[in-house]
Amino acid sequence: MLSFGSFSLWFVRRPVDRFSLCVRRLSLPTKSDANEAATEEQLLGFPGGSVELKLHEESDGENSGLALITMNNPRRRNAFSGAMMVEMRRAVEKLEVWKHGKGLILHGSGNTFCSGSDLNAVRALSTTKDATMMSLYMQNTLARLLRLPILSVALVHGKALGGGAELTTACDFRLMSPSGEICFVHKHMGLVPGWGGATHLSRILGPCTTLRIIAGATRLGPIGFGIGLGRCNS
Ligand SMILES: CCC(=O)SCCNC(=O)CCNC(=O)[C@H](O)C(C)(C)COP(=O)(O)OP(=O)(O)OC[C@H]1O[C@@H](n2cnc3c(N)ncnc32)[C@H](O)[C@@H]1OP(=O)(O)O
Repeated sequence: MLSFGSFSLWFVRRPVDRFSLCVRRLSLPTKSDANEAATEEQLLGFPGGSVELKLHEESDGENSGLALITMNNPRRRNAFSGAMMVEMRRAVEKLEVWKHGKGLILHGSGNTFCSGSDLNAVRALSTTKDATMMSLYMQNTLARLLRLPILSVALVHGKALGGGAELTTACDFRLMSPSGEICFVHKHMGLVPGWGGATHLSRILGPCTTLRIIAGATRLGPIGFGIGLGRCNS
């Protein structure tokens, strides 16, 4: 059993149905094309923060098969700068080819999971085309995260807002601390979830509940978590 703070990730150590996990590979979206290269160049113009991937090594040098992704931009509550979007893609690409992978934990540094897109970067994307390309880029990253042939857990400590809420839906499991909160705040900005989170949430909860949650920007804390989105662990 792996302990991470007060969370116990027993299920990461369960025997994994390798076949059904590997089948996910078959539906991977295509790799970066020329448009994506141009999008990445533009995103790298919005620096700040980092996304760090650690592949867990055991003391004898053996690979345990567990990986940790840390979203790290605490000054902006782990909001995603453009550079972080590219780093997240690189992390997913590394995990796609990690032969010994079994489990992944996604978490944010400090007291926030992730506050979504960096609003400064969003405002600076001046054309509809640029904003669409950023959304498609993140949709592709999240779809690939979800389809990794390993079990993934979003460790929701603090708030997961906007794109941060969407990120939690791209993991197999969501585990919340008592301070955890998931909220699709997009409607307050006149947006729909642009990173693919509505599709992923609908897969987890069904279309009616998803519509209610997204249209209402409902705050999902651990107490109201009985809807089946995840588990709370004190
Ligand atoms: C895909 C579409 C999207 O994701 S759109 C983005 C949706 N996200 C949001 O609207 C979240 C906006 N942020 C908040 O509601 C609050 O900052 C939250 C996360 C609740 C944290 O509150 P609190 O702990 O009181 O901190 P604070 O508000 O003083 O913020 C600290 C500094 O961080 C910044 N920050 C926060 N979120 C973002 C963000 N998404 N993009 C850019 N900057 C962000 C704040 O502006 C603040 O900065 P500063 O210290 O005033 O310079």
